Parts: sequence; structure tokens; C-alpha cells
Amino acid sequence: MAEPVELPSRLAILPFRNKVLLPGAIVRIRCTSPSSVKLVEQELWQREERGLIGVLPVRDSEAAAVGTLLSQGVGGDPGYGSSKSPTTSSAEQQKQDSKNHQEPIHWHNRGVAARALHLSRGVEKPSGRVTYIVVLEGLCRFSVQDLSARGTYHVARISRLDMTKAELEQAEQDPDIIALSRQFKATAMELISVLEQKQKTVGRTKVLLETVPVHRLADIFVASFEISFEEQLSMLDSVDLKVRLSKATELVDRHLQSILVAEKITQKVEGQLSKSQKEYLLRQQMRAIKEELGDNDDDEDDVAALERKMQSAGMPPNIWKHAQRELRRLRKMQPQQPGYSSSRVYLELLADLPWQKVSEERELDLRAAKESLDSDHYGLTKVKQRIIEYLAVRKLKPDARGPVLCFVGPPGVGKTSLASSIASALGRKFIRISLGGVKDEADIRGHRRTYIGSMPGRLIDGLKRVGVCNPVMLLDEIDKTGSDVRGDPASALLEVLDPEQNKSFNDHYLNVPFDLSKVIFVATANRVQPIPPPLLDRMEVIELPGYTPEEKLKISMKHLIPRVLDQHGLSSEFLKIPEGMVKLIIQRYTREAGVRSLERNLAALARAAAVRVAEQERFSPAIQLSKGIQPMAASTTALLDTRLAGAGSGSSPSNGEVEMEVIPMDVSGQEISNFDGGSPIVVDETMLEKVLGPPRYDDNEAAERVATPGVSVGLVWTNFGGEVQFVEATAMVGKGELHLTGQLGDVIKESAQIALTWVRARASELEISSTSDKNLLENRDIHIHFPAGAVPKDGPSAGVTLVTSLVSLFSKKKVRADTAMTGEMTLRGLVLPVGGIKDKVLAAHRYGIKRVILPERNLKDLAEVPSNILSGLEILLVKRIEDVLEHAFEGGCPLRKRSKL
Ligand SMILES: Nc1ncnc2c1ncn2[C@@H]1O[C@H](COP(=O)(O)OP(=O)(O)OP(=O)(O)O)[C@@H](O)[C@H]1O
Repeated sequence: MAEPVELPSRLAILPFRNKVLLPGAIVRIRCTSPSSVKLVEQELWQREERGLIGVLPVRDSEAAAVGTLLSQGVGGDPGYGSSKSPTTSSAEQQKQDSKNHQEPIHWHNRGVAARALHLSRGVEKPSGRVTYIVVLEGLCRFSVQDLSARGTYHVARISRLDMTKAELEQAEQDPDIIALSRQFKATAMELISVLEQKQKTVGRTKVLLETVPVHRLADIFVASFEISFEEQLSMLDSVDLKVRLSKATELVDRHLQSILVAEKITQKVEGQLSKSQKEYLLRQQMRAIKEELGDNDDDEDDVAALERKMQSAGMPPNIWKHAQRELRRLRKMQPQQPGYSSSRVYLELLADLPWQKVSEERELDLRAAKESLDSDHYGLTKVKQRIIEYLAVRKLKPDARGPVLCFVGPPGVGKTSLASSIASALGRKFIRISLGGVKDEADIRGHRRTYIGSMPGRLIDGLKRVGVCNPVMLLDEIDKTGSDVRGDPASALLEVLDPEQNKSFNDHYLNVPFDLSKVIFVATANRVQPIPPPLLDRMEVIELPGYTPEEKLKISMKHLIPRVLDQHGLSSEFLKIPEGMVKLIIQRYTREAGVRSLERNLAALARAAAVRVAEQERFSPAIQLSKGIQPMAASTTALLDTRLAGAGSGSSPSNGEVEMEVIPMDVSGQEISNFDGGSPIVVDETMLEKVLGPPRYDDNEAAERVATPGVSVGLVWTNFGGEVQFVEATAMVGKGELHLTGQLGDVIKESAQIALTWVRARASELEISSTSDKNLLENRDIHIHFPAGAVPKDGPSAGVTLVTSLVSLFSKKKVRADTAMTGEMTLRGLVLPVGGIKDKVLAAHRYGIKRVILPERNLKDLAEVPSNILSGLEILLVKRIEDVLEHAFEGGCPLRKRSKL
């Protein structure tokens, strides 16, 4: 940095319009105006040794507040402004001045002496004008004594303002100046470090701070700031070192603060920008990948569509809030993010659930409802009556909290179809929720969303599927729920069926309450016993016992056959199933309480006929016209039989049909044919056997089963209704233990133990021929087996049957094949009443049993058994086990009378 320079007493003046050159600052200017060009030419360019010039700020009135950059960049032509000086003598110049600047120019009385560091002359224009580029360095302040013109530019008489070297050295000892210098340097240092973080090029400035005297530094720093002209002037006027230092410190500090604030704002803006830019970039990339994959669906649109769907779902306000929160979360996620799809599936569920949507309940017409129930279901008078009562109450008080109807009965007796009839009578939608085998509470209530693969429970899922919040919901097989470590589904069902609680049913997955109070619940069960008492308490049990063969026949003729024909695209003009054949199906092919298996057999016949009709249609389109043809007379059946036999044995049929005949095969691979394309197929015994196979049941079964001693015939109640149960007992070498096999529950095992104890206790009364047989009774293991497949059996009603089979085993007497029995027994031989009498009697009837032994106290239950069934049976009512034995054996009780002993 230059040492304090010697100043001449006069300096040519270059005016700086609204700008200040401070000592230490370097500025590059372009001189274009004639006056400044002249000045440069004469004072700098033509001199061998480049001299000094004075730079003097001038201002025009309105530019007082405008700040200008002095230290960087190329300045304008300040000399141009000087040419407008009122002191200029040139007429042309005056003209120009008056044209461009009407106002007077204010010369500042202090300026800075400057030296040219670099000079360059521009190319001369055709008009003869030249320009100069000058790089000037400010050296020291001066004050103007007076100003006079030298040709086109001004010259000033000046006096130096800055201190000399000696003065400076002295001033530097001043404690105030030392303190001020320190403060200035500290602020400047701070500024440099801030700048350093932004740009790495401030290293040189740091060096300046260490090498340049502080009075120069003050000017250099301030010259580099963008400050107003006024502030620049006041800095120029700060001749006193203390004033200059404190002013410079203030300006540096202000600059530092403004940088810091700007930095903060920039950081904030940058942060936002970079985040949104990042997101934008990622989205662009995603879109590109999707396009590449041909997967163009736009997730953003998807989410918007989802929101629209949610808006129209009619959620209650609190749930809508919850949904919106979840939606906001989804919006912040990327589709690839874990949790995105589960959150989406959840929101889809919220949008799909029928929060408000109801199926419009039509005005209930009880007569029409009764007619529809009658037309859909044969018999079941009491049940239908109860349903009508139920509907009548609903009609009078639609929001009445009526009981939950629970239809209990064996499979295939019409429980499900009755429930769906209720729905159609009310004009509501119907949904069936199967509860069979549900052991986990989560099946009813759903899993919490924290579990992987969590789902809503069956009820919420059902409501989503049905799409209305007021359906008739059938809780099917409510007796088949069980509890284990995973909770108790029955307790969840309690909440569902309780009108007080189901207003805000809480599904764990859904996690917000759902109002189930508009749902009409109907339940079905095969048995009442397994239903937990609290649950049973909330339901009204309506029993549907099994059907008699006559009822089954009527159901078949009126309902099943028309339905089955319709399901197979047939009508009575193509297939006829006479009553006699239906009876045979009931007797020989089914032994159920309901009509499901009967329906299946009828469907098998319809299938076989459908194949035949379809084939005929192929070969003879005229078949459509055959609908008016009279049904085949019964007398023609024999003829058809012959044809069938002929087709089966491979011989040619007599009517020459052989060329176009396609012989359909039924399920068992049997051929059928008695259809000539003109008359309906009439089912006969042959067709029955060909389609359904040989008869599955016959009336001789009981006789065959009880052909050896040790077998008795019992009547039991299973999930499939009443059943005839053969109990087999045998003895073998052992330690007197009891073995039981078959699908048995605990109660039946206890009954067997009681029966054996009773028989052993009366060993001496038994009519046993030899002592070895007596030993048999005492020392041998006894094995009792309950055949009949996988049908689970429980309950105490096998007591008398067990005793009978054991007595038969030890007395070697066979029981009567035409007699079946039921009843619980005490250890002392009393016979106690049992349940399900109607079903059991019906089962006996199905099996062709002629005599039924029942506990005396079950007499009243016989009132439920249809009279036509009762009239064909001999009912024997007993009080004690001895009475059972009396009736069960051919030649009377095998026990010796006590009196005989
Ligand atoms: N009384 C009846 N009148 C007319 N059709 C009947 C009657 N009873 C049962 N059905 C018919 O028998 C078939 C079986 O009935 P459904 O499915 O309702 O039995 P379910 O008792 O519900 O059996 P599950 O306990 O196995 O569910 C249905 O096609 C039904 O229409």
C-alpha cells in the first residue's frame, strides 16, 4: 500500500457524479465526454511521468439518496457529468449542459487525489472522438480552496487533509485510537469469517487486515460496501481518524448484520427450495420409470379420487377427521414406502363402508310377506307364524330392539333360506357371515393395524361387501364358535348382539366405532347346547326339527324339483320325476333330517337329463317345438326300459336311433337313456339306479347289524338331527378295563362307565350259563364301539342303549332288530328323560324301526311328532332299566328276577 504521498497545490479535477472515490479504493472508469477526455489526455496520457488528478464528487439535486458501487466494476463516465459544469466556456458544451441538466451542479468541497494505475486509449471514431479507459487508485483526501477552468476541464487549488507519516505515527499511540482500531479490526475480522464461509476468496482481505494501516483499512472496507452517496460523502468528510474509525466500524458492523440476516433468509428459502426441488425431481424420475414400465396411472390422481370417495361416504364428523388425518399421512408418503399400501387399503375400507347408506325399506305388507314365506317354504307353520309376528312388531315400531332370532335345527331344514326370506320381506339386503370354526376373537373384531397382514373382522368385511348399513345379517353356525388362547369370539358376539353396545362396535382394525344398530341380526345353529348361555340369553331360539318323509316328499314336489329343473335349464316338459320315485329317493338314498341330500340327488338326475337334452338339441333342433307333446305315458316306461337295457348291453335299439345317439354318462359312469327328443324323460327305478347308483340304505340294515349278541340300537341326537345309532360291545382278555371308540364326548364316556358298573353289580342276576362267562364279566376288558363314521356324539341319552348292549354281550342274547331306544340312566337303574324326541322318533321312522323305547317322562314330547309317524310306530314308555331290557330282547329280560335268586 502506498505511503502518504506529496500533493501538488493544484490538481486537475475529474468530477464524479453522485459517486465518491475513497482513499485506497481502485476504480476503473471510461471517459467519453470531451472534457474528461481532454483532462485525461493532457494530465495523464501525454505526460511522461503520470501525475495525480483530483476526484471530486458532484451531485445533482435528486440523486442525493442514490447509493452507488464504487469499488467494483466499471464506473460510468463521471467526467461526462463534469462537462455540464456551468463554468465551462464551450458554447457547444453549454448547449449540451442546458439540454441534459437544467439544475445547477453541486461540487463537493472535499475530494481525493488519485493516481492512474492503468490507461488505455480507445479506437478513434470517424467523428474524431476518442475514449479512454482509466484505472484510478484513491490516495489521500484534500479540500478545495478554489476551482477554476483550464480549457474544458477544471483545476482546483487544494490543501491536503490526511495526516502525514509523522502525524500518523503519533496518532497511533493514542489509546482511543488503539481501542477504536481494535474494535474495527475485530468487526472486520468477523465480517471476513462470515464471508469466508460463503466464498473462499477472502483470504487476501485477511492478509490486508494484517498488513495495511488501520486508517487506510477503514476507507478500503467502506469503499467496498454498497452504501448511499450520503454515507460515502460523510466517510470522505471523516478526516479525523477517530471519527473515521468509529464510522467505519459502524458501517462494517451494519454490513455484517445485513449479511447474517440475508444468510438466514437464504438458508430458509434454500431449505424449502431444495426440499420441493428434491420432491419434484423424484416425482419426475418416478413418472419416467412408470412410463418405462407402461404403468401410467397417476398416484396423485388416485389419492384425489380416494379423497372424493371418502367425502361421499357420509362418515360421521369425528371419523371424517380421523380419515383426513390418515389421508394427510398417506399424501406425505411415497408409494414405495413401507406402510403406504396398508394405509391406502385402510382408507379404501373407510371409504367403502356404508356409514349412512341404507337400502330403502319398503312399506311392509304382512300378507305379502306371509305369501312369500309360504311360497318359499313348505310346512314350518309355527316358525313362519313367529317370523310374521316379528315382522309385525317391526312394522309397528321400526326401531324396536326386537330379539335376535336364532333358528336351531339340523342341516338342510331351511334355516338359511328362512333368514333370506325375512330380508326380502323387509326389502333389505341379505348377507351371510359364516362363523363355523371361528376360534379367534380377531375373526370377529379384526386384527390391530400394527400386525402385518391385518384385516377387518368378518362383520365389518361383510358390511363392506353388502354396501348398506341396514342389511339382514345372518350369523351362520353360531354354535360352532369356540374359544382358545386367541380369545373368545362369543364375547365379541355378545357386544354385536347387544343393542346397547352395538351402536359403537369397535373393530380393532377399523379403530373407530361403527354403528351396527341398524343391522337386523338372525342367527342359525345346529344345536343349542354349545351356545354360551350369555349369548343364548340375547337370542330367541326357534327350533326347526327335521322333516318327516311325507314332508320331504311335499317339499320335493313343490319346491325342490321346480328349483332344480330351473337351475339346470330344464322344465317339466323335459324331465319328470314322479312322486313314487321321490319316495324311493327319500327311502333308499337319504337318511337325513333335512332335505339337502335329497336336493343333491334330484340335482344329479337333472344333470343327467340335461346332458341328454342338450345332446338331442344338437342333433335335432326341432326339440324346441316338442314342448307341446304329451308327456310319456307310464305304459311306455317298460319299452324304454328295454331300450335302456339294449343301450347298456351294446345291442342295437329297435328304432334305428343308433347312428345319432350319444350316450350320456352320469356321475357314476352309468349310461342313461329314455329320451327320444320328443317326450320328457320320466325318471324310473332303472334311471334312479343308473344315475344314483344302487340303493344306499334299506330296511334290513338293523336286522343285519344286530345279528350277533352285544349290539343294541339306540336313538341319538347329533349335529345332523336325530340318528339311529348301533352300539357294539365285545369282551377280551384283560384286567377289567373299559375301552371306548368312536367319535365320543366326555358325557357319553361317563354313561358307558355307569352302564358297565350297573351290569357288573348285577352279574349274579344275569342269565349266564357258565361260570367262565361270569369270569368274563369280571376279569375281561370290555370294548364298546359307536360306529357311524365321523359323526360326533355326546350327551347322556345313550345310557340305556349301553346297558342293553352289555347285557346282550354277557347273556349272549340278541336284541330285537325292530326296536330302538333312548334314555339316560342312573347308577341305580332309573331311566331319565332326554331331549330331541321328535328328531329321534323321525330318525327311527327313517330307518324302518317299528318299536321305540322312550323314558316315561318324555311322553309329552310325543305331541310334536306328526300323528302319521306315530301311528306307524309302537312306543314303549319305561321307568326303569329292567323295563328297557324287558322290551329290547326277543324272549323278555335276560335278568333273572330277584325273587328267583
Ligand atoms: N320347508 C322347506 N320348504 C322349501 N324348501 C326348503 C324347506 N326346507 C329346506 N328347504 C330347502 O332346502 C335347502 C337347504 O336349506 P338351507 O340351506 O336353508 O338349510 P339350513 O338349515 O340353513 O342348513 P345349514 O344348517 O347346513 O346351513 C334350500 O334349498 C331350501 O330352500
